[in-house]
Amino acid sequence: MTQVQQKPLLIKLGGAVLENNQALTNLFSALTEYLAIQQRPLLLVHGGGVIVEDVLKKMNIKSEKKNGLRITPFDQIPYVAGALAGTSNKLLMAKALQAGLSAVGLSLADGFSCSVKQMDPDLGAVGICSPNNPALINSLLAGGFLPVISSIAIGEDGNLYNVNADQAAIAICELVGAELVFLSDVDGVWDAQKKVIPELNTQLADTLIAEDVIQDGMAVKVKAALQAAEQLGYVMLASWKNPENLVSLLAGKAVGTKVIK
Ligand SMILES: Nc1ncnc2c1ncn2[C@@H]1O[C@H](COP(=O)(O)OP(=O)(O)O)[C@@H](O)[C@H]1O
Ligand SMILES: CC(=O)N[C@@H](CCC(=O)OP(=O)(O)O)C(=O)O
Repeated sequence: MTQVQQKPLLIKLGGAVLENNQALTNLFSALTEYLAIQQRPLLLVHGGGVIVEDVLKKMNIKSEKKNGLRITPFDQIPYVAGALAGTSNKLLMAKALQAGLSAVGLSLADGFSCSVKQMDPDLGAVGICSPNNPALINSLLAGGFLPVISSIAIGEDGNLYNVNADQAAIAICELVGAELVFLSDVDGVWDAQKKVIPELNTQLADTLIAEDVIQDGMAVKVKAALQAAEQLGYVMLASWKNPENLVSLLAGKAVGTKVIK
C-alpha cells in the first residue's frame, strides 16, 4: 500500500448536481483529468437535498427547514437515509465508476469516521457530527480509492441522523487534514446585487447574514466554510456548473468566493 503524501483534496458537492446529468459527466471528467496529472488523494462529501425533497413528496410528506436545516422527525429518517446514503450516494458512485475512478460509497458512520449528537430536539433526527477515527478513510486514500461520503450518521443511541452535508464536509476535512472546496449550484456567494463576492471574511459574512442577503442553505455553508477556514486559512466556494471554472479552481486560480478567516 502506498503512503498518503500530498494533502488530500475534499470536494463537497451540493446535491442539485444530481439532477444535471451533463454537469455530473463534466465534473467527473475534469476530476479524472486532474487526478491523472496530480495523483493527489481526493474525496467527496455529497448532499442530496433535492433527492430527499423528491422522496418525501412522493410519500406525501411536506418537509420544512429551519435556518437552512431540514426538520427531520424520527419517523422520516428511513426515507431521508435512503435518499442520501442510498440513491444520492449510488448515483454519484455510478458516475465515478463510469469515469474510471475506484469509488467507495460510505456514510459518516463507516469505520466510525465521525461521531454524531442530536443538534436540537426541535429538529428531530438532525445531527451535528465530529471527527472521530480517520483510519478507514486514510487507508482508502492510501490505496488509491475515491471515498464518496454521504451525510448520514449513526449516534451512540443507535439512531440514524441526518447531517447537513456542508457541516459533514468540515468534519471529514478536519478528520483527514484535507484542503476543502465547496461546489454548489451558484457561482459563489452573492452580495445584495447578486454579484459574486470575491473574498468573504467573518465580519462581512455576519453582516450579510444579519441583513438576509446570505440566506438558508448558503448561510449554513458560509458558517461551515468560516469554521473550516479557521484551520485551513481559506476555503473556496464555486459552482459545479462550469467545467472550465473547475479546471481553473483545481489549478489554484481564484474563481467563485474565497472564504477567509
Ligand atoms: N447570498 C447568497 N449567495 C448565493 N446563494 C445564496 C445566497 N443566499 C441564499 N442563496 C441560495 O443558496 C443556495 C445554495 O445553498 P444550498 O442549496 O444549500 O447549496 P448546496 O445544495 O450546494 O449545498 C443557492 O442556490 C441560492 O439560492
Ligand atoms: C439537516 C439537513 O438539512 N440535512 C440535509 C442533508 C443533505 C444536504 O445537505 O444536501 P445539499 O448539500 O444538497 O443541500 C437535508 O436533509 O437536505
